[in-house]
Amino acid sequence: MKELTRIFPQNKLNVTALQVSNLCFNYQQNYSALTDINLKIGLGESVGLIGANGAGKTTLFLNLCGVMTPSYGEIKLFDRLVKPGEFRSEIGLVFQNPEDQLFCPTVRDDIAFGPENMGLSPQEVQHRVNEALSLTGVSHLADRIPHQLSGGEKCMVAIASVLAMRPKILLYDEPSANLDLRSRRRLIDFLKTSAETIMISSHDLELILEICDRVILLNQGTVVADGLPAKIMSDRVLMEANGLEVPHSLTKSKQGSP
Ligand SMILES: Nc1ncnc2c1ncn2[C@@H]1O[C@H](COP(=O)(O)OP(=O)(O)OP(=O)(O)O)[C@@H](O)[C@H]1O
Repeated sequence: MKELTRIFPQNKLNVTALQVSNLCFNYQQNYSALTDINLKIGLGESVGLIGANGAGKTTLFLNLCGVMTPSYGEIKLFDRLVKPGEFRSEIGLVFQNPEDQLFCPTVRDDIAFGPENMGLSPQEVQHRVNEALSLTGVSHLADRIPHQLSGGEKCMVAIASVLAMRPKILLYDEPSANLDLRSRRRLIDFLKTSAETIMISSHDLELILEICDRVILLNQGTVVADGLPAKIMSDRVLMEANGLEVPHSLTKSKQGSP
């Protein structure tokens, strides 16, 4: 693996939020989607997860939040083992397709679903719903029917439905896919101010550059680089060897353009 400096800029307490040790995952007996993944994610980090189609990004997220069972290895969330199928409110996954997350008659119901299932009181659920609506800027959509919303609106409502559970770590799978420029900009501005530890899987490398202070590059289920986004993503040989291109803004800065 390419050795690069690790940074934990906001992690003043030096707390490890997620620790992944020797993680392997096979979909079928002989097909390995993740091989020997070792990662430590510090509290407060913003980590980008990049890699070509099929590199294993979604599979890694599904293992991290306990939806899938590792074939080998272990995952610790705040020093406690992630047990497949066990709900852990400390971690939340925003799915690539908001349709997979929104199924209630109204936006408000969808956002309330998580807190209600945590056994919170109706008053606390209400409080959390209003808070999540406000944080994501979609309070005006509270009484709308989720499947009638635009793609950008659905995306922010899906984020709100996870935020309402107040996770300390948020995993975003391709959050800017299918967003127009204005919705994408809103999402970037929102993610930049995120108070949580975040991991973002994306093919939108400019988004990763703007938001993340660390990037992990996956290829065929293994980590091939881990470090500073600008350093990794400006390495043309590395990027091309892993089926990616150097993002435009980094090629411009190399040529000294404004
Ligand atoms: N349900 C499944 N059954 C069998 N193989 C699967 C399944 N889901 C994913 N895979 C395979 O596992 C590998 C990793 O897939 P994954 O979806 O994690 O990649 P990804 O990096 O998220 O890709 P993309 O950027 O295209 O979304 C791929 O080779 C894929 O074909």
